[in-house]
Amino acid sequence: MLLLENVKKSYIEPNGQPLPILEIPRFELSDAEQMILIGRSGCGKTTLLHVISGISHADSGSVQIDGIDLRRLSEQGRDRLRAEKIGYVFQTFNLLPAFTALENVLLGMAFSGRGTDRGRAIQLLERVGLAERMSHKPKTMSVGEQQRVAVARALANRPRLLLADEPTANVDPGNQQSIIDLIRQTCNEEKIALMMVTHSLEVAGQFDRVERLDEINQLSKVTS
Ligand SMILES: Nc1ncnc2c1ncn2[C@@H]1O[C@H](COP(=O)(O)OP(=O)(O)OP(=O)(O)O)[C@@H](O)[C@H]1O
Repeated sequence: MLLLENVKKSYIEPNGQPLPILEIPRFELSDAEQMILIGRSGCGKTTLLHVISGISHADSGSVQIDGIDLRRLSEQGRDRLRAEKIGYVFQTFNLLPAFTALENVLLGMAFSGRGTDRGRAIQLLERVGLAERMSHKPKTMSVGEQQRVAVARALANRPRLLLADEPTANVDPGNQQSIIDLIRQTCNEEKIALMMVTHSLEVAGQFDRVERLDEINQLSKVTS
């Protein structure tokens, strides 16, 4: 469902020099496959998730989702593909501050163009332990609670691929496990492929496929 071939990505440093981050010859994720991506801080994990989701562009190479090459799509087409096929739990949550937890999840559904399902939104928020917090706005919620809203929102659209950037970084161990269980169970039931970044060995240890970005990324092999 996901195929990367010869993907390269650099940033431009303030002095104008390119800062190469990714050089990935080939990477595949099958339908409904669940995997963990690990790697040292700053090695490019978030950058890779951004490139896969089309939030930022690879400098060269191809990223294919369900056989669709992101390069062949317009900006609008990429937005539509992301809305229809990808759920994304951002490291920084990206919740809309003017809206309640429930509205944030419903708005995520509305953007997909498939209509909203209030029952599912409520059920997901209940399952991340926020039954009592649905009408709270982000600024009145703890960081961990906001993170859980972000997880519910990312799953709401029944995506084909869930990209989760450290979705349990700010929650206590009890909530950590319930979020992992919710993500995995929903992905299993709805045949959603999962790529999750974590620094937690406890979380990584629960998955059959754990990839080190340093191993996939030619650049790290050369420079390390
Ligand atoms: N917009 C940007 N412009 C320039 N450099 C950037 C930009 N975004 C990220 N970087 C740099 O690219 C490198 C990779 O960043 P990235 O956020 O992908 O790492 P990461 O592996 O997700 O790190 P962490 O585990 O700390 O979240 C870092 O050195 C970072 O400083």
